[in-house]
Amino acid sequence: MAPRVLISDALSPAAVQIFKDRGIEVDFQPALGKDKDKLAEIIGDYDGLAIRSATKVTPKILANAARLKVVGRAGIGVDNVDIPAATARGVIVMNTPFGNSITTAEHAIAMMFALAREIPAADASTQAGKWEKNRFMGVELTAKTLGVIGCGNIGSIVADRALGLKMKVVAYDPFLSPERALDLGVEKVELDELLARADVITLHTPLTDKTRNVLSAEAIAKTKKGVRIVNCARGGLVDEAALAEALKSGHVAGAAFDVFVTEPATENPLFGLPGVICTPHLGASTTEAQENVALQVAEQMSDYLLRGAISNAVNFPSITAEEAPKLKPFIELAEKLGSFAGQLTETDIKTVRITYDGAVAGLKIKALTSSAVAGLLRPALQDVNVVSAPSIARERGIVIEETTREVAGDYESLVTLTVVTEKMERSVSGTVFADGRPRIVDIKGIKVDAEFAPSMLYVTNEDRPGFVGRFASLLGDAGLNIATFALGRDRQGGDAIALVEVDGTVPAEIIDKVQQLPSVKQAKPLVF
Ligand SMILES: NC(=O)C1=CN([C@@H]2O[C@H](COP(=O)(O)OP(=O)(O)OC[C@H]3O[C@@H](n4cnc5c(N)ncnc54)[C@H](O)[C@@H]3O)[C@@H](O)[C@H]2O)C=CC1
Ligand SMILES: O=C(O)CCC(=O)C(=O)O
Repeated sequence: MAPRVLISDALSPAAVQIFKDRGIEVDFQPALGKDKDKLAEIIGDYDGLAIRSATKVTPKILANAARLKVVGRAGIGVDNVDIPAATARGVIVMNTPFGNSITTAEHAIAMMFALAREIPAADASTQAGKWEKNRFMGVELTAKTLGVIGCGNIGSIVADRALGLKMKVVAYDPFLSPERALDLGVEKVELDELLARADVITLHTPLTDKTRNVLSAEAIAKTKKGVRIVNCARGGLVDEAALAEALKSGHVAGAAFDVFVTEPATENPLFGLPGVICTPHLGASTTEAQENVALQVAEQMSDYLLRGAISNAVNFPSITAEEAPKLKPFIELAEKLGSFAGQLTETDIKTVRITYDGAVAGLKIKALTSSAVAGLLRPALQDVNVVSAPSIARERGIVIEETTREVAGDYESLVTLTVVTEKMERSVSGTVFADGRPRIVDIKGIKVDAEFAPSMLYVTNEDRPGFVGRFASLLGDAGLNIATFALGRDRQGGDAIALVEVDGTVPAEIIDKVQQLPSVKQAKPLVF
């Protein structure tokens, strides 16, 4: 069945065509994002949800989204998506981190000019027939200092454009390296210095606990008298009430805001104040940017739904379309090794150690580790997948350790999963042969060679004559056909293991009878 995608915001129709061309069924309902009840009602029918900022992907929406595999944000900020809730439900969340950066930077520059020359007020006055030539006295931007708070993709484009305007640019961004600052031609400074020196301040950080109210009343008080402030990033970076006071007192000469604490902003402390210019979150609204992000999100979502390739996911490592087929058999191996260990582990898991030896060490092991942990947790928690597994494991206090060793041993690639509980430590290793099928090759240090099969029996016993005959007769008498039989032992007369593929399910009373056979220590049914 072809995957189905719902577009619930006003994306460029270019996205619809991409989905169709890629063989994906698509429903374009651009107003649905505003109707959360209707969205909750129908989301269960879709594998993908493509959004801008109007759709709120809440835990309630996700709870109804049984089929949903991916949310694609045609844009940058994913603050309208509950990422932990999506991750916990195994839904990939991806954005398009660059498609609208230039457009948004241009909006910030436009806002800066609009502030410097009071263009909106002058326009309104002129069109009202007032011709107030003496009312509007602007400021020149050349040689003024622009303070950029957050010098990432958009902040650095703004800095570049401002340098082109012959402004001096100072930047506050704890993650901006001195080399990058030098490359950009900006002066990296601490926040207080930026506040003291800037004639215009522009914000370009995400909204986080650290950046909320970065321009607080206290910070605004440290700015130069007559400063102008531009916010085209996120509402909440500036304390709106404090800014309103500073505008009224004349300390701040102007503020141009595209984003607000509450959106849609129909009321706001800044509205109507002198020197305030507002736009309704238009930063990304150009034909070019909207085509870019719509095309990109549709391609990314299609690649994931059809080929398992992941790019720009905020809750999972990237996997390219070239890597996906190479990873696939190892993802299956890791998941099955995890499942094997999970089905045998009855007590609380403390640590999961995964070692990648040989060629597999060069692959995207994060995805493999997530698969192994998903397989491990699934016997206990049905509702876990490769996306949600690491966060669920963390919540349960399970420590995940990964080791890579490029030197191969007996196998070109070997994956070893070790589970540590309070009572024991158990390792299981597997590989993928040239046929692409995963195999289990070592259990607790005992060599075996078995493929994973839908129904298996795992038996540990003392290595004594008679076990295999008695075991086979017991299953035969119960009408159970043995499909494959793999044996291993640590030494003659020592510990032995049997991994047996059976046609059909083994009833519980037969497991009990196997358990009672002489020399058997443990008998456990396994399903893969
Ligand atoms: N108005 C609009 O329509 C649009 C708004 N945006 C928003 O613009 C903002 C910036 O986007 P990008 O440049 O693409 O993001 P980015 O991730 O490339 O850059 C953000 C920068 O903020 C810096 N940063 C993080 N914490 C900081 C802190 N505590 N203090 C100072 N700097 C800090 C980071 O180091 C990074 O360099 C985001 O909030 C995004 O959602 C993006 C597109 C359109
Ligand atoms: O889609 C939009 O119009 C908003 C863009 C935005 O805020 C973002 O990409 O972070």
